[in-house]
Amino acid sequence: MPPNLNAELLKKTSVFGLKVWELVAILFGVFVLIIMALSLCLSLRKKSRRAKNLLPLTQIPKDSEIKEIGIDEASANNFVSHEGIIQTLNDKFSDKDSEKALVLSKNGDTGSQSGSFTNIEKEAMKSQLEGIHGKVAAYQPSSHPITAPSPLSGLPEFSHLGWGHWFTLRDLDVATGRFSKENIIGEGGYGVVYRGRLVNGTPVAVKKLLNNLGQAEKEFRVEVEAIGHVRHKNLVRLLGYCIEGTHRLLVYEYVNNGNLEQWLHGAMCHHGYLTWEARMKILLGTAKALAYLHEAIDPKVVHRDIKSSNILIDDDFNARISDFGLAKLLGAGKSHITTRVMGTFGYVAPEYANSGLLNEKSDVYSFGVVLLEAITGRDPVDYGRPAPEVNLVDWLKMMVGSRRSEDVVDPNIETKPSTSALKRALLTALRCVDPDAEKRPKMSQVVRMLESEEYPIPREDRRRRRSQTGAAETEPRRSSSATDQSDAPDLRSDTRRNAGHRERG
Ligand SMILES: Nc1ncnc2c1ncn2[C@@H]1O[C@H](COP(=O)(O)OP(=O)(O)OP(=O)(O)O)[C@@H](O)[C@H]1O
Repeated sequence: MPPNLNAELLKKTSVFGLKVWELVAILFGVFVLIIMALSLCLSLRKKSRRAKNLLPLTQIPKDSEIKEIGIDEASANNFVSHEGIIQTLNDKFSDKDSEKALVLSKNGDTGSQSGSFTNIEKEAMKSQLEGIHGKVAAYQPSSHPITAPSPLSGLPEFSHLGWGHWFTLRDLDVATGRFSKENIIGEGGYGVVYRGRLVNGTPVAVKKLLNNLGQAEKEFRVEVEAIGHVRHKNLVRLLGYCIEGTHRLLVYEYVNNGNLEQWLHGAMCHHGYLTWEARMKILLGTAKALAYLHEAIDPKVVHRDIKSSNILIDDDFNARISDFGLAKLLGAGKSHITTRVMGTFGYVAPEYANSGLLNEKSDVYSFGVVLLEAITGRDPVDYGRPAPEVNLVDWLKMMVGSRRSEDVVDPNIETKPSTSALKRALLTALRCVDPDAEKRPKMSQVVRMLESEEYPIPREDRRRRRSQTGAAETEPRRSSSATDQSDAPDLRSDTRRNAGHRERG
């Protein structure tokens, strides 16, 4: 270094008395810092733009109605009379059958099993309840990509969401014959559903959401988030979606045998009436799917619109729950959310209708109403009937309370259910429509109640009685009612064998 430069660098400046070389070093340091900060900003901006391009759903506004609240804010209505009615049902059947009434525990449990799932049970349930394509994916978009399922093979583009297919409007235009009127299956509050066929031959139902002031966006987002990743044989599978301009469409597998509402009260009645066994098979499938949504995945999914028209039926009379447009996700540790009351008149749980308090017990209530609908063949609310019969739940309670339970069975069912099968279904339904949400059973308990072959006498108890008093004492009692001989075991085998068999109307 030349000596004069050295001398220049050692000179003092007027800036805080710093020497020239010190000032130069500081300025250089500041310059380097500014460059680093700028490049960091640029790379962050690029990343966020890329993310937006990949996940169009992020552009959809979040649902702002949801507000978390603690469990203690839930109002607890205690209707003693409801317990009384259940007791009457127990008493009545035990009088008649001279059988020990099954006493359900407070939370609806039928036996020694605990009310909620242990982790091991959850795991077992996950594998048991896995749907036809086998893989359960909890709601974790990127970490659980689902391998290409058969209905989507042969189609050009997979969605960036880690599941399903991202269709273009043109794909769906072709699939539905330009959304022709002949292909309209039905119209709901939020859109029109068309029958269609994809280029690979897969039959589909395409729901074209109405563009009604953002509700379509919400519906769309919720359906995609709520059921895009879940698989269960009793849930309608969402195969993909289409986002183009203002258009929002959902593509489902096509379920070809109408819905429960049509079979009970509407268009499918001309095919005949569902047998008791078919009804119970459909309700059991529905209960299993709800147990899965409520108890096997996280966040749990509250459907919010369980009703007979949302229970589709396939060729083998399996239930397939559809229409998740109103569903809400409930993360672990959240007991309730408050939200605007949505749902369908006659099916909405009282606490939810009154205060907007929502958790999975609201679905349990709606399920109870559907179960009553299937038992009685009546609409949940029917203004065509005399005043005391307009509301199905109230009428049912009145009938059970006055010991006329057998008279509630749908007259269109030719082969009446056995006394114990009827009691099992009625007790389960009454537990589900308990006005106190806390007392309603979990859906896994409902599954056990409906499935129980030991009802109303647990096997253990029967064995004990036999060994104490001899078989002769119990056998005549079991055969005291002709129908009792074909009790619960037959319910299951009949279900498998005859669920599809319909009685002539
Ligand atoms: N995946 C599907 N396969 C076959 N039919 C379907 C499918 N999804 C819906 N449908 C039928 O399309 C019709 C409209 O269904 P959608 O769920 O839109 O309305 P809804 O349940 O009748 O009324 P809302 O949504 O207003 O409560 C119903 O008859 C339903 O059974």
